[in-house]
Amino acid sequence: RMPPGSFGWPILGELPSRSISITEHFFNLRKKRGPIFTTKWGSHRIVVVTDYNLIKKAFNHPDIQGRPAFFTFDLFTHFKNAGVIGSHGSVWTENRRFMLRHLRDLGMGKTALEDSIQQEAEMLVDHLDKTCVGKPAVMDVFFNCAVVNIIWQMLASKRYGLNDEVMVRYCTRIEEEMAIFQGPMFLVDVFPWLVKVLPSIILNKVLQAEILYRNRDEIHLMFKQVIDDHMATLDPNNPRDVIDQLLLERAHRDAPDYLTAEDGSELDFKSIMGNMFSAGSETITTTLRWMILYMAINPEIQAKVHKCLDEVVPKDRLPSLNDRNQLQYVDAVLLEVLRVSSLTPISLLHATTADVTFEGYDIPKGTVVLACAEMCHRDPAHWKHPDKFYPEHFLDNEGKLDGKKEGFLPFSIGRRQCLGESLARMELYLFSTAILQRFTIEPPEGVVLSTETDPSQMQHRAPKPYEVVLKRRM
Ligand code: HEM
Repeated sequence: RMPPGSFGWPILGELPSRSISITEHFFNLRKKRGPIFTTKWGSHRIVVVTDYNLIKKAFNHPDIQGRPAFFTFDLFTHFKNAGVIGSHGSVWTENRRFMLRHLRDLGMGKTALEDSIQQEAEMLVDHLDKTCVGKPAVMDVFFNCAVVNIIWQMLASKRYGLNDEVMVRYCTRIEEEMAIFQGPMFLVDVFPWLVKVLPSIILNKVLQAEILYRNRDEIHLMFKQVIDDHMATLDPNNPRDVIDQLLLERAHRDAPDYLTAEDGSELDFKSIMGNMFSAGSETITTTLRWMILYMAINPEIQAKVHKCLDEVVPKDRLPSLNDRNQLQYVDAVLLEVLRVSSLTPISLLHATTADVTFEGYDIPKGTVVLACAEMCHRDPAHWKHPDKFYPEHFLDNEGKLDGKKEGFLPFSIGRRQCLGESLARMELYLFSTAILQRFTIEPPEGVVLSTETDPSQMQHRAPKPYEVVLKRRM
């Protein structure tokens, strides 16, 4: 009584082809099976949900809040239940609550963070001004550094220069990781028994697991040093950042599975820190790269953004949150970037933590539940021009912003909805407006830029490397 579908070939299941996008693959299956269906990838039974209202219902179901046991999910938590992104049960509830509370205290979505984001945005545009103006240039790792600095400041009251060796190495490691996660490592995720039977040389060298282990250990060592520094300088009456809050909470709590891994190490500290970095840096950086690409491809929309900015923001200061109400067209452009780029086309995978009855179907415990976010973003039932870059999708008849549209779920929905959504929206707005206030973005002469992507990117969709020309506006 599972939703209609097939388990495909023995052992293999119905693996998606890497030559078409995951959304196209599911779109083809939906034509035969309907809006909710079953498939199988290797050892994992998967229920695929393609309709916005069904996704909303599924992701609010209390027993569809687990995560599948994927090698790449669990690697950073040493295969234990820790942190927020990959955890479940009481560890997840407590850690999510903790993180939300302290991100809010630190000003997420409010004006308290604005200064530090503006400082990073200014540093970034100055850097672009010095190095990229007037010639074809790649929007490179400096974007990541500026964004990671925001997370560092919230977590550890630290920031680095854009050229800082530690920072550049850290950002390069994260990019490396994303590429490996989306490469052949997929095989280990879908056939977890491969870890036991593959010769370690294949696992380490061919599938590149050794790079993942090395990066994890290097990043965790960096975190450990920061935690140790904080322990040495903690003033309980004056917590400075998330790490201080974690230290204070740990001192006051008895729950054994909370904020300390079973072996008493700082695993959960490191997992929470790691989650903030992995969820909060590549996502923003890649969306900014998408924004730049869409602006270069749509000069008339970019000109409208420039006009709005020039009418509202004096040239001698950066755009601020106070201007936002008068810059609703700009916000609509950013929401449209999120829709058309569909950064996480299949959101993050959920799993059932008990046998579930859903929409009249039985879904056994341990089944993966997958939401096709991109299919909703391209559904003509929700969007007037699904395949076009059309900011008016997010404006009502009077030109006012309508950001809560049915069919829009870049940050997912329900109980595990992105925990950093307000921070993300604030960063995207402040970075994008700072860049667009200073520059006009154009394709290099004679080049036709494309938004085509590599179809094998399933979890995190980035544009193919491109160059643009920045022209100074002021
Ligand atoms: C453009 C930026 C971003 C996008 C598109 C995005 C998208 C998402 C999506 C699709 C999920 C999966 C939710 C689910 O499992 O149903 C998620 C989860 C999460 N995001 Fe974001 N995110 C962004 C930025 C951020 C930022 C800045 C942070 C904060 C530091 C953050 C922290 C998290 C965390 C901790 C989770 C896991 C939530 C949980 O498992 O309970 N994200 N995000």
